[in-house]
Amino acid sequence: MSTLSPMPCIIIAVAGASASGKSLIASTVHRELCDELGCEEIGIISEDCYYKDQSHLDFATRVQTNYDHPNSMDRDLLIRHLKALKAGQAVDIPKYSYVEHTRMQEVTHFEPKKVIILEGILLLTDERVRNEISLSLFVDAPLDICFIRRLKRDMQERGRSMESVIEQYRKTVRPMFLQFIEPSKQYADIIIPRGGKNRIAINMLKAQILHLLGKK
Ligand SMILES: Nc1ncnc2c1ncn2[C@@H]1O[C@H](COP(=O)(O)OP(=O)(O)O)[C@@H](O)[C@H]1O
Ligand SMILES: Nc1ccn([C@@H]2O[C@H](COP(=O)(O)O)[C@@H](O)[C@H]2O)c(=O)n1
Repeated sequence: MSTLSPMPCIIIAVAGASASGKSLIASTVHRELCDELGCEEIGIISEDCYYKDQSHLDFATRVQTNYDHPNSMDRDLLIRHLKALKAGQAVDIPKYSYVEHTRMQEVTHFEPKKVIILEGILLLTDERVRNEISLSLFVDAPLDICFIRRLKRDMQERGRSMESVIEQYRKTVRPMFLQFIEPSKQYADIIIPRGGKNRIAINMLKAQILHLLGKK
């Protein structure tokens, strides 16, 4: 039997409010480290892929779900996948539809990597997720700016009306941010002010990742 140990896998969590700039930070670091590490050695996983499957519910019921509460996530699956990747095994990540409010039939096949950037609003609220992470960040943009960005994005990319974005924001997004997400900032190793274009923070993050890999 082979006793080869899996390659080291560093998991970086990028948390923060919806539309604070988490995806932008993750994609910028990913693109810029691709050159140094090789694109097959670094990947991004979105926590949103782990929203619970709701295909058994009718559309009207799915719309009413509180997507900003920790219980909306399939945590067991996320943790299983993180552990598998660390053990050197590939995983099939569900694809999620913000239009249908449920998982799609397709999955994304994801091979183990040296660096995985995990981005999502609720990551740091869960102790089991925190235990799998090597380094955690909290993107700290003002809530009014996040709301403006979300309104534009959800209307352009997620099939939402202005009224629905405003209602959801009042009913669940803002209250859940204050109850769960903001308090989880205490668990972050680094807090990034202003959002996705903070160049100094991006450079520091890249340097820290290379340091963790023993490259610099
Ligand atoms: N610092 C910034 N300045 C201007 N626009 C930004 C900034 N950070 C993010 N955005 C834009 O705001 C929107 C939401 O950002 P995104 O990174 O997708 O947020 P999140 O992943 O936190 O939900 C995107 O259109 C993104 O390009
Ligand atoms: N069916 C869904 C699922 C999630 N959301 C919202 O997405 C936000 C998290 O994604 P970000 O890219 O903005 O971090 C979260 O605030 C949910 O409200 C949704 O609207 N519909």
